[in-house]
Amino acid sequence: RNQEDGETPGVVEEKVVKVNGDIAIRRYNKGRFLGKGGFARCYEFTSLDTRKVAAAKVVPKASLAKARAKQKLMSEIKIHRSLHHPNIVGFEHFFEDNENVYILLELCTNQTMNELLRRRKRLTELEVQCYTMQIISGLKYLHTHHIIHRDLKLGNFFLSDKMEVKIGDLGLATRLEHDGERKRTICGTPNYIAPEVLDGKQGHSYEVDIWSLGVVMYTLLVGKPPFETSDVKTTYRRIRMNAYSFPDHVPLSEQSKSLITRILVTDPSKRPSLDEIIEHEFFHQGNVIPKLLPPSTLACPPSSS
Ligand SMILES: COc1cc(C(=O)NC2CCN(C)CC2)ccc1Nc1cc2c(cn1)c(C)nn2-c1cc(Cl)cc(-c2ccccc2C(N)=O)c1
Repeated sequence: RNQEDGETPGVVEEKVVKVNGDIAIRRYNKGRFLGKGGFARCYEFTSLDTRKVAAAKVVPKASLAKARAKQKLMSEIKIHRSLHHPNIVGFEHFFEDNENVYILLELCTNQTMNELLRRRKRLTELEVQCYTMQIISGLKYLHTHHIIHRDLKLGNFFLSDKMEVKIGDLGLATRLEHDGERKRTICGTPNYIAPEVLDGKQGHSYEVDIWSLGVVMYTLLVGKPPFETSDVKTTYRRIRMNAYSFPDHVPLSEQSKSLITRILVTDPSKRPSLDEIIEHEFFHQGNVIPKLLPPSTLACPPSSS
């Protein structure tokens, strides 16, 4: 039992029924443990036929006993497999065996932005401009396809080997069937959850992703989330009260504080659209915004030259 989370390594077999009725077997080597979420775990899977490596989310069927859990997983798969965008994690395919459901996704070898911030403590404004532009591009694609992500956070932004940002984990995503539809289920991650989701009265829509984007920008620039406290109840109260501030010891431009203040407003109808965010002066401070950052910035700030 030499894997970090006590799972044994091994080969996973996928039975494929071909059009002529023959059964083919695809084999994968279950490799390195990448992380976990709930009952599911994520591993590097290498296809023994094609040698292609993927990030495989392995969901134990035991955790899918309740109809609700099965519906949620099928909804995540149905939504994710329909998406094709450079800033959304690619969906390869899914299959099941007796024990698990396996979802094979695009492997992003530079981990998540959680690990990035843990290593760097805080990012420069240039880096936040670059990463936020990519996240907004992926988010525009989701919203244009009537999908709300509902769980945007650093742990769900994956960095490819080329340092592109890929939005992942569509586990809480939902598709709006008609314009004006409001969702009511309370969901999200405490630090990033929008006030209207906590309030629950008017329902919520695309604006919850705009709120989370503001929380992400603040967290990258300051080094910790704006409403974070030692317990969730207090965090929720601070979110509802809009109680956050910019610490004096972090030198932030007026443009960055102005944009975050514009986004983190309690009334969802008062938040800027994605197009209005891109037009904000934070992205037009005179410097060229690079399309991609060099991998060296995983460890240290980009050279000011
Ligand atoms: C080589 O590539 C990677 C290395 C590492 C790495 O070295 N992590 C170490 C951090 C320190 N600890 C001590 C040991 C592990 C992390 C992510 C990688 N890449 C990667 C991960 C990916 C994806 C693409 N690429 C995609 C797509 N999903 N996940 C992913 C990641 C995590 Cl942490 C959890 C979940 C996850 C598991 C269950 C339920 C839901 C989820 C969910 N968030 O979707 C999914």
